[in-house]
Amino acid sequence: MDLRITDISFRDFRSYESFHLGGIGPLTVLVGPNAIGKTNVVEGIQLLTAQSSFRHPTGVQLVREGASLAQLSAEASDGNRQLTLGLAIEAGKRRFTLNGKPKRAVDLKGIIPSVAFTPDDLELAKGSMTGRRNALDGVGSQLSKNHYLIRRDWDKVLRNKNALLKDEASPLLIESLNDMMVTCGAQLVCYRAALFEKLGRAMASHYHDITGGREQLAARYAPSWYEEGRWIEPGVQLERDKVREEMAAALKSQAAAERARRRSLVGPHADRIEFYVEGRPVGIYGSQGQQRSVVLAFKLAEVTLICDLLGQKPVLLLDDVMSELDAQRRASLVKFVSGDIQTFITTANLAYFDDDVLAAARVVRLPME
Ligand SMILES: Nc1ncnc2c1ncn2[C@@H]1O[C@H](COP(=O)(O)OP(=O)(O)OP(=O)(O)O)[C@@H](O)[C@H]1O
Repeated sequence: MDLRITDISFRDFRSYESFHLGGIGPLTVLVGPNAIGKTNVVEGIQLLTAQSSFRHPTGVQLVREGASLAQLSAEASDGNRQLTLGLAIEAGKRRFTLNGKPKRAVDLKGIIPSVAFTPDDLELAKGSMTGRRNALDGVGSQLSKNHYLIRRDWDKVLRNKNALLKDEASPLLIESLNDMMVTCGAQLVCYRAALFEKLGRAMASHYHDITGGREQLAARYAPSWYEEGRWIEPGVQLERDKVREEMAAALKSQAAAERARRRSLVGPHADRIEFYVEGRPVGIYGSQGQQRSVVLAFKLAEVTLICDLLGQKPVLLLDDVMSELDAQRRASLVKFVSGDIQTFITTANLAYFDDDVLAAARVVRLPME
C-alpha cells in the first residue's frame, strides 16, 4: 500500500492558531466561505509533502501574524510504516524534519509527493513560457533530486551572469561564466527533454480521454537555441555532449547580442514549451475549454508519471478548481480521483459535486467547531 496522510496539524501557520485534522481518508472535501482558510490547509499539506508552495511565499508570510514560529506536521502510514513529516518556520527560515530528525528539503523529495491544481494553473496553457518551464521543473524536482539541484544551480549561475551583463562587465569576465552555464544548462535541458517526452505522451493520452477521443494534443519542447518552429522530435533522446556543443556555440554567437541587451539570451530560462491542439498552439488559437483540458491533462499526466516513476501515489490537492471546470471536465477529474489517489479538495460550494462523490468523501466544514 502507498503512504497516505492520516493526520495533519498546524500551529501558528497562516490564519491558524491551531488546526488539527485526524483520521484522514482517501477523499477530503474542505468547504467554507471565502477567506476562511481552505487554501491555507492545502498549502500546508503541499509544504509538508512537496517542500514548496504554489503561492511561493516568504517564510514570514507563512507564520501567523503576531506569532514568531509556525509548526506543521503530517502523519502518514502505509499500513506497516508510520512516519511524521515536520516543518518549522521561524525568522524566515524553514526547517524540515522526518520522524523528528532534521532533514534538507532535497532529502524529503518523493517520500510523499503531491500534485497541486489551483486556478493559477489555468495560465499554463495560455500564460508565459516561464510558467510552463517552472511547472515542468516542478514535476522534475519531485521525480528526481538531481533535477531539483541542477535547476537550483542553473538559477544561481544565471543570476550571476545577468548581474555581470547588467553591470556591463568586461566580455572576458562574462565569458568566464559560460563554461558553468554550459555544464548546468545542458544538463537541465537533457533532464527536461527526457521528462517532457514522458509527460507529453501521458498528456496526449489524458487529453484524448478528456475529449472523448475527439481531439488530439501534441506537447512540444525546444531548447532556446532552436530556431522558431523547430522542436525536439518525438521519440528522440538528446545526447548531453551534443547539447553541450550546441549550447556553447549559441552562447558564442549570441555573446554580442547578450551584451547589447544586457541579459542572458541562451539557456534553459529561454527554452520553449508549446501545446498544440488539432495542430494549432492552444494558447493562441484554443478555446477556453480546450485550454482547460490541456491544463487538466498536464496535471493528470503529472500524477501518472509520479505513480509510474516513483512507485508511490502522490497526494492530489485541488484548490478551488471545480468551479473553473465544466461538468465534463469535472467528471474526468472525479473519475481519476476515484482511482485511489488520496485527494484534498477545497470549495466554497458543494453544488459542484455529484452525490456519489460526496457520499465517498469526508466533508470538513471550515471553520471547524
Ligand atoms: N500569515 C498570516 N497570518 C494571519 N492570517 C493570514 C496569514 N496569511 C494569510 N492569512 C489569512 O488567511 C486568509 C486566507 O485564507 P485562504 O487563502 O486559505 O482562504 P480560502 O478559504 O481558500 O478563501 P477563498 O475561498 O476565497 O479562496 C485571509 O483572511 C488572510 O488574511
